[in-house]
Amino acid sequence: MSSTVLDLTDVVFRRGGNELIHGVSWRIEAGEHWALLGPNGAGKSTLLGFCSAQVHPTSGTVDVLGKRLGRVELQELRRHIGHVNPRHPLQTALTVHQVVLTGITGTVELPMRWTPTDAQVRTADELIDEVGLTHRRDARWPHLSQGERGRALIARALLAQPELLLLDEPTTGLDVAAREQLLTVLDRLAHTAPEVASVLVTHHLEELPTTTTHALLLAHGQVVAAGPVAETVTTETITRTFDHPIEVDHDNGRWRARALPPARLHSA
Ligand SMILES: Nc1ncnc2c1ncn2[C@@H]1O[C@H](COP(=O)(O)OP(=O)(O)OP(=O)(O)O)[C@@H](O)[C@H]1O
Repeated sequence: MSSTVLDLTDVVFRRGGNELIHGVSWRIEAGEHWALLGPNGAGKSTLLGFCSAQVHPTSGTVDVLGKRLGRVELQELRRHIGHVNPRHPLQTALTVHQVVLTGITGTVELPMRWTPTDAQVRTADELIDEVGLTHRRDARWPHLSQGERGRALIARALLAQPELLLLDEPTTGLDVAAREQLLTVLDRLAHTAPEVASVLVTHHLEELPTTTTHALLLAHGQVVAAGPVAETVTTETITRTFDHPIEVDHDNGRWRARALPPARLHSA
């Protein structure tokens, strides 16, 4: 069986008379951890919409988990994709444990007349422990910090045993300690669930987990560079992607970006 998790070929996407994605090809294999980087408006969310089987391309093909979009039932496909969205639209004050359980039903709220099995309850608790939230298991959503919510949503996504995990700016709004805790959770996942592929969307190099294996840099709906992270994320490619001089450092598995005044880069 192929281990290709995602395969985009010559994807073009038009909306409202504009071409937003101009012929993107991208392939992700099982166990790879991709960073999707680019400035505001580059098309990252649009691209993530293909990965999560939410959006069809205008032309080109998208194969998710070996299934071609347009030829499969999307609901079924989405069951194998874990989507962590920090703007989780929860309306009721569910507990952490309940929110994690909605990973099984694929809903935001708990469906009426649905009862989890004992095994599902146990697995939810194991995942809550995995993301370091056991002491907050029964805390209600409105009482959680942003960082605790992020970690709960990762546990929620993992409960459905996804083959592809999508993380849409998961560290948005986190202070530096909460960000590091969340990155530690993601780094651990690479070891506890080595076959799961992931895509993490961010604007910030500092938010890349050390276990990131690949990167795709996107600007104006086009790929600037894509491939193994160490070769792809460089001062030159990041400068081109963000259209601004940015010096990139890589140290102990972590990345740092320093924006320079336009004249400095050339004289450095
Ligand atoms: N439904 C739509 N109709 C028309 N234009 C759209 C639509 N959705 C997004 N766009 C435009 O497409 C471009 C890409 O948007 P997208 O949200 O994918 O970028 P992004 O890289 O995720 O940006 P950000 O980092 O700001 O979230 C933007 O210029 C946006 O204004």
